[in-house]
Amino acid sequence: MTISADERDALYKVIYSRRDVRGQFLADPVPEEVLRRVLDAAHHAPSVGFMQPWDFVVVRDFEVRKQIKAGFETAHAEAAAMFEGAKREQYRSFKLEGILEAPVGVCVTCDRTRSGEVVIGRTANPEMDLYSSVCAVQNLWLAARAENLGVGWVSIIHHDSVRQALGIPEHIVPVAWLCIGYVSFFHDTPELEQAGWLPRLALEELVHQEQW
Ligand SMILES: Cc1cc2c(cc1C)N(C[C@H](O)[C@H](O)[C@H](O)COP(=O)(O)O)c1[nH]c(=O)[nH]c(=O)c1N2
Repeated sequence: MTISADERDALYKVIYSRRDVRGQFLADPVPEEVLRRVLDAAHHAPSVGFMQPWDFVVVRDFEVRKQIKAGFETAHAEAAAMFEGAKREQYRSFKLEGILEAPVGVCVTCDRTRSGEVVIGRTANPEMDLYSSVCAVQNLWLAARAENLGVGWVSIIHHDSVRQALGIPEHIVPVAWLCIGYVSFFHDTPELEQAGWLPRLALEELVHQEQW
């Protein structure tokens, strides 16, 4: 199957206009069939040894999301204490989650025991299952953008507090909490770039020819 030039351009448009959304969520409900398309895109991510280590916990319940938010607040306060002086104040000024504003939360997990002890491609590097679940997150993020849905990844939370709120077993790793919903607008560039936290690095500095 060949990808046409228009289809190629559409993919790049999705890639470059995808943003991490924290503050522009609308309360509009996300239709089940749209969410299913996005989750199915995630489920078609590559995975080491075709392990498909992911599960998706879909959370609409406000009370459960309040528990997730409380877990964020704890980890967020710990994080603020790790920065010094002006950086701490700037960190505190950032909005870094939309847990209660986005109508849907999805927890993407990794079952490190799925498909047995020895997995093709994971023998030398056991963390490859976690990378696979991250591939699912990226697929989800891009598919959501193609559906004009915003996604925000919240990682400022301890795994155990996510496990507790969602009843996730001990051996499952909660890889990502994703806030999902329609948005009033998408920023053109990353918010941390706009805030002067960090610039986008030049590709030329990152591409090495033949040797590091
Ligand atoms: C693994 C991981 C974890 C997080 C993030 C991303 C990724 C990949 N990002 C989003 C991150 O800040 C954002 O992707 C970059 O700033 C670049 O912006 P765009 O995604 O291009 O808008 C993120 N953002 C946020 O507000 N709270 C968070 O806890 C996290 N955690």
